[in-house]
Amino acid sequence: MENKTIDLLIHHIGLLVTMRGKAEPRTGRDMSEVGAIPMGAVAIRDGNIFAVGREGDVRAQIAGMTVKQEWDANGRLVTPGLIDPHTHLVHGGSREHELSLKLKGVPYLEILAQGGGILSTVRATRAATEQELFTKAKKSLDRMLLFGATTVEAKSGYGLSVEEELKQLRVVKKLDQCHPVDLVPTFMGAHAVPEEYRGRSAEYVELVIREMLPEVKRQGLAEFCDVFCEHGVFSVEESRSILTAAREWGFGLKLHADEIEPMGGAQLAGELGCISAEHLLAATDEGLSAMRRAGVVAVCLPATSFNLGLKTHARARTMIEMGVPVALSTDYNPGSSPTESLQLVMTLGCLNLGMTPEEVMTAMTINAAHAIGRADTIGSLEVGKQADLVIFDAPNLAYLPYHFGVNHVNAVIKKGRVVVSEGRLAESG
Ligand SMILES: N=CN[C@@H](CCC(=O)O)C(=O)O
Ligand SMILES: [Zn+2]
Repeated sequence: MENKTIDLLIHHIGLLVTMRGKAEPRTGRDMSEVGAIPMGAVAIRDGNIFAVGREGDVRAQIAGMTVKQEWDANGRLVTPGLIDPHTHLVHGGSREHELSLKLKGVPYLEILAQGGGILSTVRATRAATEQELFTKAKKSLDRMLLFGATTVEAKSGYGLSVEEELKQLRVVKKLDQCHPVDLVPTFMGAHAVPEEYRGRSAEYVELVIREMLPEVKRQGLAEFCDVFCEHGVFSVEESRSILTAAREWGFGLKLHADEIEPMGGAQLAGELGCISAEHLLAATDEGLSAMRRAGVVAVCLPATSFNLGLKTHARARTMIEMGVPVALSTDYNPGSSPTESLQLVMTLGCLNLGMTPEEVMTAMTINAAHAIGRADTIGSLEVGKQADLVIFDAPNLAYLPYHFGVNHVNAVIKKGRVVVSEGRLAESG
């Protein structure tokens, strides 16, 4: 018999959360099924999971094989690598100056209408070199990894011209190539109407459709296309035309929908069969039903509603009860959510969205994988899947959102390699 090799055996796992099971996005009660196994182990070979389960069973399966490296989890909690399915990772500058406006009660869309908000970040991003954007985004990506993220979606949308959008997307590509975290690129030229097109949004929409989409496609720089469908930004009709064109070019579709005003964005996401719809604080029951029928994943962003000081939050409980699959994300961006911590989002998901720790974990692993079209390779610890996992210095899942404001990550394994050890980056990208 061939003596195969196990590259890494993680053993003495106190609680192993596998998320094994269904291939489809989890809905309803299935969001609480995390496939937890006490006293577990994971055997990794060639970057993939070779065996996973109770330690005794795993050891029996690999009996006779050579184990190159053993890793004692010391009774800790192990979960699939966390997945952040919605970020605005690459951008120039920061917006702490908006804090005082926010404290005075100036609304988010008002700051944007006055040329601040997203448009202020557009100015800073255009002024930055590609190298400067890379260096800044890499620092954030390192933080995301330290907090347990192993795959991150990253949008453009602070360039708002052909060249500047391409510049942002090239940074995403370069980071993906040299950083342990996998990046999933999304083109979001329709994030705001740039100042030079003020009052001429129809012309800007034409630019997005006629020039940006084909060029981004030609250069193979994005997998998804996203639009900020919101009052005073892009209307439902404009969003529909952009996403319809994007679909024709072969992009997967995403939509920032019903964040502030009930615009019919959720209905549009259902109508177009988007892979995900984001924010959704103001989504109506009708909109959520349209999403459920089309299997659109709701990506809820509780750090954003928290940071904007909103009194309302996305109706995650209603979504779960209705059968809409829910994912969670940081929405990391310099304005409405300047945080790289999915662990903070865990706490806000529980306390502000009313989700249980099990639902939160589902929303950051397998459902997040579905929101970015990666559920066949990541999001659960199952034989044959990529060996992306996190070792948390915690005794159980509830401990993570409960003990908030600190980082519980002890180690991170990405594609079978130890990339975070004792809470520090094991190697630099
Ligand atoms: N809402 C629109 N876009 C981002 C915020 C971008 C910004 O404020 O810079 C979001 O998803 O929250
Ligand atoms: Zn966003």
